[in-house]
Amino acid sequence: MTATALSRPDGAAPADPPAGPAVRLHDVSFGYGRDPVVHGLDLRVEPGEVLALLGPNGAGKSTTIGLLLGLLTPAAGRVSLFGLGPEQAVRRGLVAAMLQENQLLPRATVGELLHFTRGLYREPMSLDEVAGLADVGDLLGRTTDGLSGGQAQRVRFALAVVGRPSLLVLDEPTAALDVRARREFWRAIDGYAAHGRAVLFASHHLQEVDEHAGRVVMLAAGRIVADGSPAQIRRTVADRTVAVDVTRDGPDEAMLRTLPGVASATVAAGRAELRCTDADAAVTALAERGLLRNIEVGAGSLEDAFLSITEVR
Ligand SMILES: Nc1ncnc2c1ncn2[C@@H]1O[C@H](COP(=O)(O)OP(=O)(O)OP(=O)(O)O)[C@@H](O)[C@H]1O
Repeated sequence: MTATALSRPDGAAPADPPAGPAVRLHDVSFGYGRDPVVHGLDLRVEPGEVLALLGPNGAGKSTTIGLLLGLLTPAAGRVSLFGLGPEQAVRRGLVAAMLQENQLLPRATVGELLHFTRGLYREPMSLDEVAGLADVGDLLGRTTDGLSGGQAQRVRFALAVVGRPSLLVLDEPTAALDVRARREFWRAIDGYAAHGRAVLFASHHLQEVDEHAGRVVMLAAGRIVADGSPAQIRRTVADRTVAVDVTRDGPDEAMLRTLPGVASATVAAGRAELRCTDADAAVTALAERGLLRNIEVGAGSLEDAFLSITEVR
């Protein structure tokens, strides 16, 4: 399935999407064989939301994306996008996707591909606009075969957004990108989302999720196990970290682990890191023992929350 194939509209895309949620999954279940892979998914995404689908390998993120794009048919439940069936919504140009396996048409130039794709929409972006947004201006004369992974990803993004879809779906969009390319890519997506469009993306990069998603839906074994803003998800783990300097003859890990409120402790290069279930109690205990040297207290990270939420399933 290619971005262009998925985005193939019938030229009748309305300037404004119909009212209603961008995505509505109602009690959706699906299995590739006999065993269900996603179970009873309920999800509603409003226009303007930037939602990250998080979950360990095999949690069902790509399957969920396939279901909401109409590439897979639910065994039970209903999927609608802007109140329409997925196929209808795709045909009306309301939805476009960048999937992991998107192949670019070989031998065509980037300019030709964009020109062709623009022609499928009623109100596409101008070539200049899309080239600026996706940073592909310097690639227009290049054939797709010789592009680097990062360049090809920018082109896929350009093809996905050129028709101004109201919902953009991205499956691990930055997996092949280096740090700089990832930052540029997110600048483009943030710019796109700023116009009230919905963006739904799956990712394993917790930092980018934290920085760019307004909402995180966490999947584990095909079920939604957390749903909230990154800050809300982070707060679901009570664990906080406390770090202090320790001298060579100071406390060792075994002693630190016995302190009240401390769940685990590591000591390396003169610094002790404590993971705490009760940071206040741990700090008090350290103070009583005269161990408050260069103290740092950190909130739980999205990564901590991810591990904690998914490891108990
Ligand atoms: N085409 C397929 N045929 C059979 N089983 C599949 C197929 N695609 C996925 N699965 C299985 O469905 C489950 C969910 O897979 P899915 O790709 O949706 O997970 P994911 O969360 O996207 O994983 P990852 O982070 O590794 O991409 C896994 O157990 C996977 O092995």
